[in-house]
Amino acid sequence: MELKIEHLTKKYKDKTAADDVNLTITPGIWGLLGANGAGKTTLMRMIAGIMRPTSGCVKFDGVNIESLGGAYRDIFGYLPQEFGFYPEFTVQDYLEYVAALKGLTKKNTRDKIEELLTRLTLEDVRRKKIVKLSGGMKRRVGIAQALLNEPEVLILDEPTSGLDPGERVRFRNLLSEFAQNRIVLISTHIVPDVEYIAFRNAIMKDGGIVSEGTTEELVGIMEGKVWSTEMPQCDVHKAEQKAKVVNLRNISGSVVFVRYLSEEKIFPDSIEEQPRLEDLYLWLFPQEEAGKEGVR
Ligand SMILES: Nc1ncnc2c1ncn2[C@@H]1O[C@H](COP(=O)(O)OP(=O)(O)OP(=O)(O)O)[C@@H](O)[C@H]1O
Repeated sequence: MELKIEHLTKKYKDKTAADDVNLTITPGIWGLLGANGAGKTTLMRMIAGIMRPTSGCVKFDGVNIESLGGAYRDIFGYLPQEFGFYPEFTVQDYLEYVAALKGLTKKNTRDKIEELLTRLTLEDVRRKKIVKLSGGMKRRVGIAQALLNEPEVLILDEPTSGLDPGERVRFRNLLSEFAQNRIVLISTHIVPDVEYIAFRNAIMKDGGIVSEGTTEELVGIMEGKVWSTEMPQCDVHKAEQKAKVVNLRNISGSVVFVRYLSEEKIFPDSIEEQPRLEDLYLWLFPQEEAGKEGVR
C-alpha cells in the first residue's frame, strides 16, 4: 500500500501554499511537521481528496484518487483541524450518524462505537450533547469518528491540540496499535507528539518538504549542533543573541542551565548534547519558542 504525492501544488490567489510537493507515504505513522502557515493543512486536504490541487496529483496504489471517488472515501479516515460537529447531537448519536454515512452495518456500528468510547475514555459522556463537552473531549470524539471505519489511510490534522498530557499518551498508544499495516499521517507543530511514535517524518516549510526521513535520520542532522552549558542569569540575554537557545532552566540562585543550537561550541565549558527531533525543528524554524522553564 502506498500514497504517492506527485508535484502537488496549490496556489491561492497570490500565495503558493503547497509548492511542487513530492512524497511517497508507506504504512506506518508519519509525522508532518511545520510551523503555522507552512502548508500542512493545505497538503492534508488535498491528500484527503477534499481540495483540488492547482497541479500535480495524489495516487493511492498507483491510481489517481480523483478517479477513485467513493472507493477512496471508504478506506479513508480524516480529522480536520477545524472540526464541524453537530453540537446538538449526543456523542453516541453523532458516532452512529457518522457510522451510517460510512456505511457500517448495525452490528459493526455497535461494537466499534463501544470499543472507541472505551479506548478514548468517552463512555461517561456518551449521552452528553457535544456542545457541552470540553475542548479535549470534542477532540477525542473527532478522533473516534475518524477511526470508525478502521480506515487504511488515516489523516489527522493537529489531533492533539486541546488534549491534556494523559490524553496525549493514551492517544499515542492507541495510534501505535492502530497503525499496523495502515498509513497514518499526523500533522503537528508539537514535536514530542510524533517523536515517539512516528517511524518517518516530513518537515514542511514555506509550502515545500525541506527534510524527510526516519526520526533517527532526522535527529542525526543535528549531531554536533546541540550544546549545553551553565552561566549566570545576567549573561543569558547576550547568549540568546549569539545562539538559538532551546532550553533555559534555573539551577541554583543566579545560575542557569542553557541548551543551545550552534554549528560549533560558542560558550566555554559547553558539552555536546544528544540531539532530539525538536532540536531539528527549532533549527529549521528558529522563530518558534522553545522550552524555558523557571527563568524570567
Ligand atoms: N483559502 C485560503 N486563501 C488564501 N490563503 C490561504 C488559504 N488557506 C490557507 N492560506 C495560506 O496558505 C498558507 C498555508 O496555510 P495552511 O493552513 O495550509 O498551513 P498550516 O501549515 O496548516 O498552518 P496551521 O498550522 O496554522 O494551520 C498560509 O500562508 C495561509 O495563510
